[in-house]
Parts: sequence; C-alpha cells; structure tokens
Amino acid sequence: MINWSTRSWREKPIQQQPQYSSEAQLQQVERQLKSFPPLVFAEETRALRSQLGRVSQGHGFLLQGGDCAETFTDFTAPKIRDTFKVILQMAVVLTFAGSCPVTKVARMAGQYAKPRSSETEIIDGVRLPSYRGDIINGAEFTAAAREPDPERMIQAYHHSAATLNLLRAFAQGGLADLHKVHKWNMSFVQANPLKEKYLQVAEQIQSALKFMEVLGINGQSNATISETQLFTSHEALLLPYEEALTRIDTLTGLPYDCSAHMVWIGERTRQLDHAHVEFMRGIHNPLGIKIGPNIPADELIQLLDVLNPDNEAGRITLITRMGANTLADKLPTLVRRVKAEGRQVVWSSDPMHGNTVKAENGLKTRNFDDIHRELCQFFAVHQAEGTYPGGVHLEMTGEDVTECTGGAYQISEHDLTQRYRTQCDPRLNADQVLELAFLVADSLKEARQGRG
Ligand SMILES: O=C[C@H](O)[C@H](O)COP(=O)(O)O
Ligand SMILES: C=C(OP(=O)(O)O)C(=O)O
Ligand SMILES: [Mn+2]
Repeated sequence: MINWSTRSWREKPIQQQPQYSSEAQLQQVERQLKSFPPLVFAEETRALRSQLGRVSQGHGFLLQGGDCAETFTDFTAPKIRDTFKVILQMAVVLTFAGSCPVTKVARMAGQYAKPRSSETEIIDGVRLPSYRGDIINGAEFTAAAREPDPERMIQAYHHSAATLNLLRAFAQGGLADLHKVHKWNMSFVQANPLKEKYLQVAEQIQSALKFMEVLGINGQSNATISETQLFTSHEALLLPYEEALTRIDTLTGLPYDCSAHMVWIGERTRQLDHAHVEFMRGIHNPLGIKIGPNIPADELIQLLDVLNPDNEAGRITLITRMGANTLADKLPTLVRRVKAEGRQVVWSSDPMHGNTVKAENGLKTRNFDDIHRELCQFFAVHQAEGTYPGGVHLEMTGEDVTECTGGAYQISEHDLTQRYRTQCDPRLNADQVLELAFLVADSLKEARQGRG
C-alpha cells in the first residue's frame, strides 16, 4: 500500500476527536494498548469479508445491529444476552423468509465512541463539552466527567474483551441452538401481538429440523444447527485506539484492525482527504461507509477508489441513512452510478439516523413508521434499479426500553420518559425490532424471488 502506515492518518486533518490534556498520558495508554492481545483474529475477519462478498452478489443478507452507544455501566450479562437473542430471532425470521444465509454483525464489544453534532451541550445555562461515548468521556453532566480521559480506552478494551468472550460463549455454547427457537421466543414475545406469526415461523422451522433429524442431520453431526457465528463491529472513530489495535496478520503479512471484525466510517468523518479515510484505506477488514442524502455520486465513486481500489467483493458495505422523506429522491442516482461503474458493494439500509426527531419534551426519538417507510423505499429503489438490497443496520436493544415511538404497542411521545435509557440515540426495543424483522422479511422475500 503506497505511503500508508498505521500512523499516516496523523498527517491529515481530522474531525470529531477529543483534545486530551496530557499528551504523555495518551502515549502511555497507546503503548499499553499496543501490548495487549488483539480482540479478534484476522482469519475471522476474512470469513466475514467472504460472506459479505457473497451478499454483494445477492446470495445472503446482512443483519447489523446493536446499541447506538454501549456503556461501561450497561455492561451486564442479561443485557448482552438479550440483545444477542433478539439479533438471533431476527436472523431466524429473515433466514426463513429469504431462504438465504443471514450474516449477523453486532454493534457490540467496542461501540463506545460517538461523533456529535455539537462540540458542547448547554443545560440550565451551563455549557460543557458534549458526551462523546464512554471510551472518551462520561455522560454525567459535570465538568470532571466530560473531560476526555485516555485511561477510558483501556477500560473500553477490557469491556470489549469481556463482551466478546460472552458473545462467543453464547454463539457456541448452546444458546443459539435452533432447536431452542421456541424457548427463547416464548419469554420474548409472550404478550406480543405478533406472537402467532412468530410461533408459526418457529413451528415451520421445528418441522424442517425434525425432517433433517430423520435424515440424520442434527446438532451433534452438524454445528450449523447448534451454533452460530456472530461478528462484531463499531464505528472506527477514535483513531489512537484503532491504530493501537491494528496488527500485522502473521498468515498474510497484512494489517488488520483487530478491535472488531468490521469497522465503519461515519457520515461525519468520511472526507476524502481526511484522517479516517486515510486510516481505513490501509486496514484489510471489511468496511462500512455511512452514506447520507447529500453525498454527490462522484464523491462516492472517489471514496470507493480510495477504499477499494481493486474492487474486491466483500470489502465495502454502503450503509445508506437518508431519511424516509429523502431516500427515494437521493438513492437512485447513487445506485445507478455504482452499478454503471461495476462496483462491488453490499447495499445496506440504516433507517435510523435519517429519521431522528425531537419530541415535545426535548427527547430524541424516532418513529417506527418512518423507520419502516425508509426500509420499504430502500427495497423499492433496488427493485426498480435491478440491484440487490443486501442488508439492514439498526440501533436496537433486547431491553424493553421506550425510546422510539410507534410499533405494535403504539408507544407515544408521552410514554418515552418511562424507560428512556439510551446514552445517545433512541433504539428500537425487542418488540419493535422483531416486528420490523417480520415487515422486512416480507420485502426480502419479494427481493429474493428468482435469486439463488
Ligand atoms: O449516533 C450517531 C450520532 O452520534 C448521533 O446521531 C449524534 O447525535 P447528536 O446530534 O445528538 O450529536
Ligand atoms: C454515528 C452514527 O451514524 P452516522 O455516522 O450515520 O450518523 C451511528 O451509527 O451511530
Ligand atoms: Mn446513533
């Protein structure tokens, strides 16, 4: 790679970074992180890249989701388990509807850094630096908490390691066994209006499993039934941390950012000649690029030139986040151009970030119907353009929060304060996200007609 090193981003302009008060302390933390073991192995990352390569060719679907911002305090086994379970439940519904493998990528085990619209926040006339995620500063509204602290990177590393450890255990230790679909479903959708529909799907899966059992294919003989593979991802925003976890893979001699399997570049930090693009071009992980409504098609192609010069399938996932009222207008031009240039990408839809609104009480929220509408339009545009809608990217949790309005339980703006727990953006709760999975499943089924 020409003129690239793990440090070359330092020569470029950079957005959304904290100003640490002690350079010496920052360097000490970086040295420590560099001495720690990697969190993921390059080989796993290559497996994800090849799965995404198949998705880009229409043979599979990407499901990516998790918190907007993980926190050090919300890091408990039940919370991790519940989000894991709901991702699996969605994946089962989508696999069944699409008759295709679903690649599961969690926004977990490292999603700790947040870009913000404003440098500062004012409450009751007091102005303090904005909260930028637990890896940078604290959410509490005090000057001490809001001071960026490099030591938080060490904590983030340990929290990520422990989360990943638990996720790996859940994925391989029986929780993901398809035979238990009924069990994990019951506790979740007990009172859900979609219970019947979900049970029907679970029933059909049970019958299929029974049939396979008769043929001698079971959990003991075939790990795909009893285990699953869950990959991790986060926004690679805090570059000193990402650099410190970038390692040369011994098998290939290539650099991988071993903080997660997949990393993405945010809408606010994807300037062509800036630091984040510089860092990302040299690592070999699969990359996400968030695409807002205002990106010109030329700029998108230039980004692809820099980040995927050899046009390799599986390297790039374009995550569109345009808003339900804007996507139908803006996406077709981009899709046409990418198709005309023969670029290999996974098109994924983030229907969350273009649909954030302020409720009357001042809380950030998103409406279920807007989220659904953006997804429908995403599928419709790809249908019209003859391209493949390859994935969804959601902010969601297994918890029973009240952060997004609407859904089968009709959460109103008035209900938001009941269990509004997010540290940053509003997430779909377990019921809402499962409902969305059913709605997406119908669109996916249609999109997959005639595909292998
Ligand atoms: O998660 C994304 C961003 O960090 C978030 O949408 C920014 O929110 P803000 O506009 O409150 O800063
Ligand atoms: C910051 C995020 O998104 P975007 O860069 O698309 O605004 C996010 O995914 O939390
Ligand atoms: Mn967010």
